[in-house]
Amino acid sequence: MSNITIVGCGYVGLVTGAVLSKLGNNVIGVDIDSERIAKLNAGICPIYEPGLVELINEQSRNGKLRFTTKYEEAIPDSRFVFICVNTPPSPHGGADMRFVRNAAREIGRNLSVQHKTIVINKSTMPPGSGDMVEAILSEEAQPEAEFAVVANPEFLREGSALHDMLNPDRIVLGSKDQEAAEAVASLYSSFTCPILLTNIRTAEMIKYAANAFLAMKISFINEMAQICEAIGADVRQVSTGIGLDKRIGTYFLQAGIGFGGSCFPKDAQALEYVASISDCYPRILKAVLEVNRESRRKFVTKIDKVVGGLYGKTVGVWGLAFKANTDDIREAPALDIIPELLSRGANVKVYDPAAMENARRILPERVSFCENAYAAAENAHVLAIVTDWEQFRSIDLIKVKKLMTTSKIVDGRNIFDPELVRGLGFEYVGIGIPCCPSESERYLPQASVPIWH
Ligand SMILES: NC(=O)c1ccc[n+]([C@@H]2O[C@H](COP(=O)([O-])OP(=O)(O)OC[C@H]3O[C@@H](n4cnc5c(N)ncnc54)[C@H](O)[C@@H]3O)[C@@H](O)[C@H]2O)c1
Ligand SMILES: O=c1ccn([C@@H]2O[C@H](COP(=O)(O)OP(=O)(O)O[C@H]3O[C@H](CO)[C@@H](O)[C@H](O)[C@H]3O)[C@@H](O)[C@H]2O)c(=O)[nH]1
Repeated sequence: MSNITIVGCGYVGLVTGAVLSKLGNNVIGVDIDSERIAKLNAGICPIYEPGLVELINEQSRNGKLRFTTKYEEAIPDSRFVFICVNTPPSPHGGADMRFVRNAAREIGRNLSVQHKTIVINKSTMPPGSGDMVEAILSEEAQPEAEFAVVANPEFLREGSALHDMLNPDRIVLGSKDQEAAEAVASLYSSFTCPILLTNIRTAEMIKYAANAFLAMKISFINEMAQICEAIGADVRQVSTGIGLDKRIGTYFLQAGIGFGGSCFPKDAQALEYVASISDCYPRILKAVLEVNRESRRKFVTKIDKVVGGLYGKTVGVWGLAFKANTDDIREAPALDIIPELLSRGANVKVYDPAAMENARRILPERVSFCENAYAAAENAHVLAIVTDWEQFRSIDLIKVKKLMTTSKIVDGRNIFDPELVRGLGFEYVGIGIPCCPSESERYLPQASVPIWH
């Protein structure tokens, strides 16, 4: 018997299930993807996340964590049911709620009449979705079934998901049923962070506002990077300089080629959609997304400039995943950058420590997949760094230089020390970094309007 059901055994579902079972609960995961469930039952984790497969297997061996495709095996016995299904973007930019609706229907049909069930929306759902889930449950459940809906958005990051879930900054619980919200809070009683109790729509909005704010920080610093490049300043020091102000904070100020992943782009778009259908004009959100799109375009233009025209040139691309420590390529900058390089006539060789298999399914066949970072650099006219994997930082650059046709690096993540790399004889271009150490002196006197007064 399990006291918790997790509906949707993807990223969030598996991390939630594994952590809640580690905290002493009996957990069962349900997913409509039978292949995924078969893998999990065979001890294979369908996603790449440091530490997750070990935790899942440990909890499965202890009999605390099981997986099934059958709702009827899981829901009736569970006091808590977490909805963790995907909410991808729909063609109009809003969230596609089909998976949530289907899950709610199945949960409703299987609700126990013996005890109250608390249905927890952990997926990221637009404000108002809690009411929708409640309405579906009412439609589908037997009249005697008692239930409550609680919004409990998740703030974990891929690549550090277990750490984030075990050490949250806060827990947000939104419900009109205070007792139900407190029961969910008791699941997290071992955490020391603040727990915020709100109404459902506020909880749902907190998740979107948090992602929008973080995305805004990234677009902001990328805009500052453009200005830094134009005037010969160094955005890395600008980030440090502003981040030391506690009101600003040091996080999410790394300039680069913009944000990707399964959350920021889709959630910012979904919030923009919610705003637009609610008679609001989301100026900042629109700008955040536009700057992000532009960061990718500008990166390709930079590579083009560095090699003096991409046609017929070979570009070695390091990194496909949307960030380090994941195999996830959803909305990854690489998926825009590589097709654009190809369309400008370049040959593209790629390497990523974890995301090759996922990318192979999506990228054009013309892309050459290499077995390591050195192979991707071989005979390349330029190396484009797209993901900030740790292993790229510690690579033997002297060996890389010997393998390349011309020693040029365009670093979309500012992973290298420009002076060090230039000292090795590379032409090195980063994001928001002066082109050579004396650049600022060269620029300032030439400014048409004096910058000092
Ligand atoms: N990935 C993250 O880092 C992250 C972090 C916080 C919040 N979120 C949000 O959490 C939600 C889930 O994201 P994810 O990345 O885990 O998605 P995912 O695509 O990795 O997993 C979703 C899972 O749900 C399953 N599913 C779909 N419909 C189902 C149904 N009717 N019944 C049972 N299973 C069903 C799918 O087969 C899949 O295994 C999204 O709303 C996302 O925005 C994601
Ligand atoms: O200073 C920074 C920080 C991040 N990024 C990029 O931003 C994207 C997102 O990074 P990150 O936030 O670390 O990854 P996610 O796993 O997408 O996590 C975000 O999205 C999740 C899903 O909603 C939320 O739960 C998390 O709190 C939120 O950080 C990646 O492409 C990063 O390369 C930058 O360019 N500069």
